[in-house]
Amino acid sequence: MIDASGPRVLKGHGTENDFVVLPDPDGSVWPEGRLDAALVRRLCDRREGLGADGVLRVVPSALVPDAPGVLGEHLDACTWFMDHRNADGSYAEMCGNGIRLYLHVLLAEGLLSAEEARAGVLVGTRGGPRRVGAAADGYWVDMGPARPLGRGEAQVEGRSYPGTGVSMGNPHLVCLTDEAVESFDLTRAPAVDPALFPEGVNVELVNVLSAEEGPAGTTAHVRLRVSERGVGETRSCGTGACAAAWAALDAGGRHAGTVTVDVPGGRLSVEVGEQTTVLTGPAVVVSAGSFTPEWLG
Ligand SMILES: N[C@H](CCC[C@H](N)C(=O)O)C(=O)O
Repeated sequence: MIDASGPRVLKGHGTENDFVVLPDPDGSVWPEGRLDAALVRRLCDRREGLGADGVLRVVPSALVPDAPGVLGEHLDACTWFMDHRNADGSYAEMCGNGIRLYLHVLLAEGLLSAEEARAGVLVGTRGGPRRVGAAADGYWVDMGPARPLGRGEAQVEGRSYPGTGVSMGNPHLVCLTDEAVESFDLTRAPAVDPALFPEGVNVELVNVLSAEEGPAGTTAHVRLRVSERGVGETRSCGTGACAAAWAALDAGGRHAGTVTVDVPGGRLSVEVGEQTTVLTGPAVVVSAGSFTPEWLG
């Protein structure tokens, strides 16, 4: 039998935005410095490693050196911290698909009760605290308010597409276009003026399929593809779905509504309100096991 005596590891996704999940409930498994950028890149490599768009370490906020700075007065209320890394090893402030998977793993690993999940729990992120809970068909995340960042543009295949900068804790450039999003070649990341986004940016190309007033208020339906900062094209982006939903409503002079967001990896729902934005969608664990010392070293 293979020696798989290494640390526990899970693989999962939210609408096919996939992550390696590393439980570290007492901070002893991945001490500071062990999960460096090189190891994150190896883990996320779809040939050499497990393959993923990113890594989520499950660790108490009290054991994360930068948690006090990003959580402030909420530090004690955030028992757990989502230590998220992009596939290139960089840090991101927030991850909407990832935090649903994170809650799913807390539940599955017995680190959270079903009652707590139903009520919703505050999870620490580098974009601040986020409340996450179990929904009837997946998980909901209070993503906080979308914050406009001004106008910009993305160069895709040598052509310029105007967009709206939107922050969901992490930066997005949302380009609404009538060109079918399936027609774009996103093999290379769209070029964006670094002066506008000095920390880099996630770029969404979005078709607005419908936006209308109804008895229950505004509803809209959009389809998007996304090229993520620190990753490249992914099958889905939760923060990107929220940014796209906000921008699609804003384009029609609206600032609240229920938006269905179709991504290549599935479907998300975004409730845009005046005060905040709520993302709802699935999460699944594909596999759970342990590292082999021969791979991990
Ligand atoms: N996939 C994530 C976004 C990761 C964002 C990261 N690529 C960055 O902002 O650098 C999501 O579901 O929100």
